[in-house]
Amino acid sequence: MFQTEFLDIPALASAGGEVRLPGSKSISNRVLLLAALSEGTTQVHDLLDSDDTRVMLTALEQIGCRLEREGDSLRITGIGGALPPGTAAELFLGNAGTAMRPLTAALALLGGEFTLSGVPRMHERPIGDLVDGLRQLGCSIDYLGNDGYPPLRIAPADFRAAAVQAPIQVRGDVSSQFLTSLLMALPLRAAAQDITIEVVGELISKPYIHITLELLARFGIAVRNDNWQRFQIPAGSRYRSPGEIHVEADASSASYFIALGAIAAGPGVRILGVGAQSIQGDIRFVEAAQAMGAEIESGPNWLQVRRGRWPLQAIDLDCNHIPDAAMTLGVMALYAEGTTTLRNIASWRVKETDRIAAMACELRKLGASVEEGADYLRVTPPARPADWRAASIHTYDDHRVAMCFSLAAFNPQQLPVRIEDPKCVAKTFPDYFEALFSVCETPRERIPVICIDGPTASGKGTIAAEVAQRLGYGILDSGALYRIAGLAAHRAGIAIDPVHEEEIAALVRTLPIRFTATQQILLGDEDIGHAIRSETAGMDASRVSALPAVRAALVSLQLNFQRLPGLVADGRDMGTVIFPAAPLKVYLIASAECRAARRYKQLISKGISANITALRADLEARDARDMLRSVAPLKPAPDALSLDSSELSIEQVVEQVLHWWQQRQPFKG
Ligand SMILES: Nc1ncnc2c1ncn2[C@@H]1O[C@H](COP(=O)(O)OP(=O)(O)O)[C@@H](O)[C@H]1O
Ligand SMILES: Nc1ccn([C@H]2C[C@H](O)[C@@H](COP(=O)(O)OP(=O)(O)O)O2)c(=O)n1
Repeated sequence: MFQTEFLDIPALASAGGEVRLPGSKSISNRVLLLAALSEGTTQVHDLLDSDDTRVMLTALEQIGCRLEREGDSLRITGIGGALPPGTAAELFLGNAGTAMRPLTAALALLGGEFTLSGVPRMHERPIGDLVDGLRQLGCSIDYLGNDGYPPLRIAPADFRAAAVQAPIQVRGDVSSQFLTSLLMALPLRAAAQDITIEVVGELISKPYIHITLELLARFGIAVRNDNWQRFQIPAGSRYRSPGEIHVEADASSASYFIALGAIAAGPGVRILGVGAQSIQGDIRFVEAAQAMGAEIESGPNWLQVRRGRWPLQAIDLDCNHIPDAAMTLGVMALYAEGTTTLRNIASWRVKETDRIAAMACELRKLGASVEEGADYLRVTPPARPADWRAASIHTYDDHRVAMCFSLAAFNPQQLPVRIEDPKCVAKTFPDYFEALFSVCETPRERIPVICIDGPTASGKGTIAAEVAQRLGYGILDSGALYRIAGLAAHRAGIAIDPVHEEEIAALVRTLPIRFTATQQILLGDEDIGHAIRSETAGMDASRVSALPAVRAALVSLQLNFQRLPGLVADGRDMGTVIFPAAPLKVYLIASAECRAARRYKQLISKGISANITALRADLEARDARDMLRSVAPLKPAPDALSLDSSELSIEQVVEQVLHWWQQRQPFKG
């Protein structure tokens, strides 16, 4: 997951390959609650691991469920329809509507003392209609902040006063989660009599109710659905664990990759984990994407999407059936001929953020003309490629805003897109950007590289690592490659001498070098990070690096590090030879005295003994060799910016490099 302040996505060109989607959030949290209410143990496979499922799991543990991880699956032992006596808990539910609403209903019916709270935005998301529905039954629920909104206090109910025979009424036009919550919790009161729920007003998001009914059936509760207006839970209903259950991949998450397939040139995208027979309503996004021009084939558990009509075709669509996935249509509209209208989306206003306002604001930043109404959005794309703007997309702590705007990186003007707070995707799809980059391609020259060259111990490695971390970029420690080459020659008993140049180069070409995601350096299965860090290894590296054939043998390996979303490369010739077109080249220096002192401290702190005078003599000798060699000598590239770090702290150097980097970016806020 990208934990950076922002993520700059370079202009993307094409897409191809396979993605496996994470489990559906809606199904995951419903399954967890139903398993929690059931008797016995349920083994849940393919559960989504995200912020919203994590808060649900913590809450379920707090009310007495037992959770055990078993490989990739989770075993959850439920409470069998009744809380352990005296249960009381303070539950924090983040911004998870799929936890707050159903838990409110279930806990209010179960008895026990609870407070339910969340992040500030959760306290702005309405829950009054659900509370009103539950109060008709005699439930005791108080508002701890504003009336109609969390946080809530729940106390044991007094069911004697309740008229369970009368239908329970609930509004259906604000959030379908209110009805879902009642449907999942009311079997707790249906032991002796039928319970009827009546929907007041038009029922929005019916597909989500469909998921609820399907899953209730899997847990032994057969609800009678009378034309989506009345629902009857039959007397004698009891939650029965199905024993084992698989969570489908998230159909709303599929929308980004369906859109990707429709927008990007290339062989197309295969999406695994969800298919035409999905129980999730958002699967009907497929039809909307087809109407805009996507070519889609599907099977029971997969979708294959290719670009068809291009540019896409604008549509005018009632999106009541695909409320979450429809946001993706707003970004697809940027690539359509004509004006796209998304209607019947009033529920967007009470989601993670006011999504109508958010989409309108961010689409405008990209150059689109947008009209927003109480329950609709009308998007006209930029008239000409030159009208596109490089935008910094604000994401409002809303995972879907972050994910759908990543697709703006296919703009015809080849502008990068900045996604602020990319970690907000953790709500449903923590590795979304990794998945996106794994199927996207772009010409190498569009992938940014920051080069940091300079003499030994000037701080290149330290600064490169920190800058890479702040930007979410990959890292190339090119010195490590020469260190490995020197070590390998040494181990093979080959003297590091020009007469053995070809032999060493041949050896280097066969070396199984790998850098892991956690910056481990592997030679085959051996972690050689420590072995190559000695000063002798540094000197061997300097010698071996003067051999042109060895340098040539390492070029393609280094070029392969230039991957999405970007790279920070540290070495001697990053800016002069390997990445001459890099948009930022820093030549980092420090006085010999300062560098010797830094290296001394560094070695001592690692428990390696050192002598400062000898170190200084060695590093000056190494500088001289690196600068005077005939091939790729150490020198600043003509367009490099020099930075003397002798008197600067690490943070000051990092800030300077990031400042230069920002100056080169085209983003407007
Ligand atoms: N201002 C500074 N900039 C970079 N590194 C510094 C600075 N001050 C002290 N150091 C320290 O200098 C040491 C050498 O840095 P390193 O990144 O290994 O250099 P290089 O990769 O250029 O050989 C590290 O221990 C680092 O923490
Ligand atoms: N791009 C590079 C990187 C390193 N080298 C050579 C020259 C250096 O003395 C050695 C070791 O490099 P490394 O960056 O690991 O060394 P320091 O950490 O700066 O001491 O490799 C090179 O020739 N070209």
